[in-house]
Amino acid sequence: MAYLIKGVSILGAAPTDLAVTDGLIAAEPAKNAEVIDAAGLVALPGLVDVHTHLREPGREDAETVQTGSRAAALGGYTAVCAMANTSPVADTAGVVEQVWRLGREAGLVDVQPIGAVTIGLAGKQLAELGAMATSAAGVRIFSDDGFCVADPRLMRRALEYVKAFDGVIAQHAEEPRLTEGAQMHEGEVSTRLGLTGWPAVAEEAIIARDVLLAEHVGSRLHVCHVSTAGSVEVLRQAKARGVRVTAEVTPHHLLLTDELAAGYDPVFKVNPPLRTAGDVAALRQALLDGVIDVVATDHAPHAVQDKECEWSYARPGMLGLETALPIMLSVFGEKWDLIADRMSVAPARIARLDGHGGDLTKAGTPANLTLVDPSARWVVDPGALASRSRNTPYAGMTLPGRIVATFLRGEATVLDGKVVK
Ligand SMILES: NC(=O)N[C@@H](CC(=O)O)C(=O)O
Ligand SMILES: [Zn+2]
Repeated sequence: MAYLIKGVSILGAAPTDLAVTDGLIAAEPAKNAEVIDAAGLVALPGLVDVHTHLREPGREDAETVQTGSRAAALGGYTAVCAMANTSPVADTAGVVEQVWRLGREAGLVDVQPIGAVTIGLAGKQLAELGAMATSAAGVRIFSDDGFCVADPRLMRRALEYVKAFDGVIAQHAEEPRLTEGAQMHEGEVSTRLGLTGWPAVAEEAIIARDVLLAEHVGSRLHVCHVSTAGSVEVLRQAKARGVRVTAEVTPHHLLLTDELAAGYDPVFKVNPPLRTAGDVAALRQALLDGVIDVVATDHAPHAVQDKECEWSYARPGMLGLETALPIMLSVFGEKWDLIADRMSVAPARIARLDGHGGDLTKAGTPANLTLVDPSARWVVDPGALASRSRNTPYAGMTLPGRIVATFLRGEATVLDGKVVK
């Protein structure tokens, strides 16, 4: 297919025509190009998520690679990195290849599997990182996400191991001895509600340790879902020293606070927990400053019985793929350069996803892009989401920005706000 996207604003610049031919941005439109009227729309490089839970294999009742891919494409994504906490765990070449193949079959976004750091996420023994890296899936991000690699010797070994092939260890930073029984952020609100707290220092202590390990080894560390002002300060200092560390923040940690736990609605239960307004302000500033490199969704679908129950029994996690860009627009407004860098360019660089996060003004760039209508407003209806799960914290909220179309290597995956196949 060839397209001529007429009157589109690339990252907020003056309207222009954008030609897409044979999977690439072209200097001239092809003769048979299908014309898309894009007046009022903004083109962004296709979004890239370095932290997505697709739940397949094992919890296909919550999400599948297919349903998660649909949610991603509708959210403007062209690539997602699938977390390893599946069942079986993605800790072998066989499982990561399975996820990779399912992604190809769905064909809506590039699904890049993340491999586990330790066998079974148990934190005892390194998984075969090299075998996963050299598999067809070409794994480059390794994470025990859901759990922290708490053992410092194992963390050091993992950092050493992946250095050889420019891999990165993505750490879910949580000192488990400090979060036993935790139900929410430790602070005034947890005290009032009588819920056991997850103190900020449980995250900050691990990040401080890990930046020192990464500095010592000279390897790449990525910090998942940073949630506290103190973590930002640790990262700021590490980056100033030149440590090879990158960090992500989720849309929900940029918007929501621990006060939401007061209604005991488990839709607001997540790891790390929603923090205070002061933390939210520090995270926003860190994203603007570049101390936090990327926005990652931590899209965490859960089946109804795991979420619509009593708070302490509910699994932590929230949906994110279909609302991430609208939440960014509501928090920061139309800062298109910021959005493109933190949601596409930088994540593609961290995950080494060549062809994503490219310059749409250049002929020859792979045509991975999304078209957004920034003036549209829509009400989040959990039942209308493409995800198989319903656990969005934004139900009933009116959000700005509608994803109108998404293109993966020049083929439309979403048109008129609907999945094409
Ligand atoms: N974020 C969450 O609360 N849950 C994630 C795991 C994780 O990202 O830590 C999940 O897999 O459900
Ligand atoms: Zn996590």
